[in-house]
Amino acid sequence: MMPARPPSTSPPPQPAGRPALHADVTVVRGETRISAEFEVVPGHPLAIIGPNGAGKSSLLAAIAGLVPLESGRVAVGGRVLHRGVPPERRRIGVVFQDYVLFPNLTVRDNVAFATRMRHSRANARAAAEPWLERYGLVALADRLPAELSGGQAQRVALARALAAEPEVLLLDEPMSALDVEVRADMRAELATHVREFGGATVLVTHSPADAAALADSVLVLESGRVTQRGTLDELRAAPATPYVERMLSGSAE
Ligand SMILES: Nc1ncnc2c1ncn2[C@@H]1O[C@H](COP(=O)(O)OP(=O)(O)OP(=O)(O)O)[C@@H](O)[C@H]1O
Repeated sequence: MMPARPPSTSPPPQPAGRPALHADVTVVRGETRISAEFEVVPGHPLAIIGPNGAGKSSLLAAIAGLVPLESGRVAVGGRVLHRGVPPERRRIGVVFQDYVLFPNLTVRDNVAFATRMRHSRANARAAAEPWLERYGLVALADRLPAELSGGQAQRVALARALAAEPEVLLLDEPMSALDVEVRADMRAELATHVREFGGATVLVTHSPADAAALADSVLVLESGRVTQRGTLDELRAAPATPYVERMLSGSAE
């Protein structure tokens, strides 16, 4: 098994020139108003933790341009992504909790769908090959998503997200659909890929173990509001709410 992410005192080498993400957003979903403001610098992933229905996925969806902002703004490298910038032009890669692969496309064509953003249709399949290799998917390239395990599907979803060469990576509970037995291995594998990506990364999770392995700092969201932010050690030293206390002790839902 690969080692967990080292502490933030030794940041990983970063591809030069990756932009930071700045989000200052308010989203309304049904009865819930969700507001948060944060910056994520390249190579220092942020975990958003909170109870069910707190608004974590809505925040990610707003950054990705999948739901409209009530107010505020999202900027990547100082470039504001105005309302008119559609999701496919934001250069933001998203891995959803259920992966959302195209069910009728093979693994190769799922990944090639992403490379088609940057290559002609004719070259997209060839451009997908290095990504299939990097994520250990060559032997699975001709399979359909229904023929994959949860871990394999997660790998395809990650390869597809990164094959589009995004500037920002958003991971929405990427481990939640996996069996407990494979989760620790996948967490370590995902940590390696996130480190190699090196850009601004936001992870939504319920799990302090995921946050410890994948992120440098944590933002806690409860009922649509930020109740605490800091490293896991800082949260442990002074949990701001009963939820933070329960979450750190492993007894939160
Ligand atoms: N499409 C939608 N239409 C209306 N309300 C929605 C929609 N999606 C989510 N909501 C509501 O917005 C609130 C926040 O939901 P969201 O899924 O963002 O929370 P979450 O923190 O990601 O929850 P979970 O951990 O359960 O995934 C909830 O009250 C939810 O019911």
